[in-house]
Amino acid sequence: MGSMALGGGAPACVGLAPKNGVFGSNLKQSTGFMLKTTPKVAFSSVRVRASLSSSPQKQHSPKTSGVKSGEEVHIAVLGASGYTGAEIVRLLANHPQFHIKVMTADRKAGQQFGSVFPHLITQDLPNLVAVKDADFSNVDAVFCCLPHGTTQEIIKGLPQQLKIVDLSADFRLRDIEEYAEWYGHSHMAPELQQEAVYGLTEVLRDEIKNARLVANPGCYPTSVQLPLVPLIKAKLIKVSNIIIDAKSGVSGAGRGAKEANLYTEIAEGIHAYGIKGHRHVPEIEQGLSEAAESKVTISFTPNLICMKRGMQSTMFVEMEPGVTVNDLYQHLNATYEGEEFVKLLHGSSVPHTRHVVGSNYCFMNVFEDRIPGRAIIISVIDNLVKGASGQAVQNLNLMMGLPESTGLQYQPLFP
Ligand SMILES: NC(=O)C1=CN([C@@H]2O[C@H](COP(=O)(O)OP(=O)(O)OC[C@H]3O[C@@H](n4cnc5c(N)ncnc54)[C@H](OP(=O)(O)O)[C@@H]3O)[C@@H](O)[C@H]2O)C=CC1
Ligand SMILES: CC(=O)N[C@@H](CCC(=O)OP(=O)(O)O)C(=O)O
Repeated sequence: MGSMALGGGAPACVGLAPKNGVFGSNLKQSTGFMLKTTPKVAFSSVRVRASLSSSPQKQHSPKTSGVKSGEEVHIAVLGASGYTGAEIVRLLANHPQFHIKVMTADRKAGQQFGSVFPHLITQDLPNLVAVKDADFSNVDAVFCCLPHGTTQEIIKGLPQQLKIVDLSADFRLRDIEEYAEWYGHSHMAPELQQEAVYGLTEVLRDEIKNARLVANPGCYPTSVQLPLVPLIKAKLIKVSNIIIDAKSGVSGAGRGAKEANLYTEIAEGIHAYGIKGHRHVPEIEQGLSEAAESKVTISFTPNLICMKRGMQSTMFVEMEPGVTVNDLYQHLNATYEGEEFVKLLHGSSVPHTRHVVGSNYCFMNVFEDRIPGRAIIISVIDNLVKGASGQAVQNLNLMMGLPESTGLQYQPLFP
């Protein structure tokens, strides 16, 4: 039987226990940083199955790139019972070539997908299985929609030929020391980290095309880097004085039940969190520093706002001497002129989150500050689409040699 090689030939048995025991509740006290979720270490080993079948059959050779029009690409969605996983399923319902063959869950393993997400009951999909029971022998590419901290070991155990887009934060920080500092444990797959390409599509398109493993950006980092990277590269704004106030809908926190996300805790109000240092700070600083070719530090505060989807980042910047708000606008407009998913609004139109909900768009605009020499930039995205699953599909399209917008031409849902 054509059983596929896993992680270099041997079946992957990977432990999820933290190397240094710093996972979990003591992390916040020890670092002062906010962790969205405590990485779960419930199962001691994961054996990813290459194939379940014992009957002779033709071995599936994963497609690696250059997929032809009409050719099927077989997809696995890990973490399909979560919000970003479900969003991948919704988007792929409109994709002519990506077909879902494997879907995994943790607590919901064994259930029918349509029972977990009745809004997608019309889709003909496999049942949810645990990662350790998933059969990757007929799969070409994987969307990994798992909590950060669980993903490194699981990806290490996947067949090496598979293309992977990881939506978690596990491969976003190039410096594994910095990763350990912010995430509270040593990186568990440093060799894969070296291989991973950061998936901010409009900025790193050429690298993404040739990547096997893409680290899909976080939602806040997407909304911030899309406007700021081009302005920094063009040296139009000062990098010493960037202040970012960002707001996210509650789906950004995932579907898992948490006291802090109860209706009674978030309805009719807004609150800041991660004030001292949110873990997206190093990710944003990494991208802005690369654009500046020098170390950039930012002030960044995220807020949780009472809405289901959507994200707004408001960026307060100081312009270089002689630069005007119109220069910023014109530069961003020219940068994104040919882009399908990033748009500058006209005139003084204010980007609203409700203008992008359900779509892969990032809308932005630039405004004069009352203080001379300063500007205010506002960008909006749907955190689950351009901030996660939409950008992930955009990236896999590129990795497979397909037109980047394939399956993504959903217009926003308004009102
Ligand atoms: N939500 C958002 O807006 C964004 C999220 N992301 C990132 O995407 C990833 C997924 O997020 P999201 O969909 O919101 O999260 P959810 O909490 O909604 O979903 C998590 C998924 O992972 C499964 N899971 C949980 N623990 C394990 C484990 N130990 N082993 C295997 N599977 C597990 C869950 O299964 P079950 O439900 O059955 O327990 C579920 O399917 C995260 O890393 C997140 O940070 C990135 C950008 C934006
Ligand atoms: C509202 C909310 O909780 N948002 C998440 C960020 C969104 C996200 O999932 O980003 P990652 O992919 O980096 O995990 C948070 O603040 O941690």
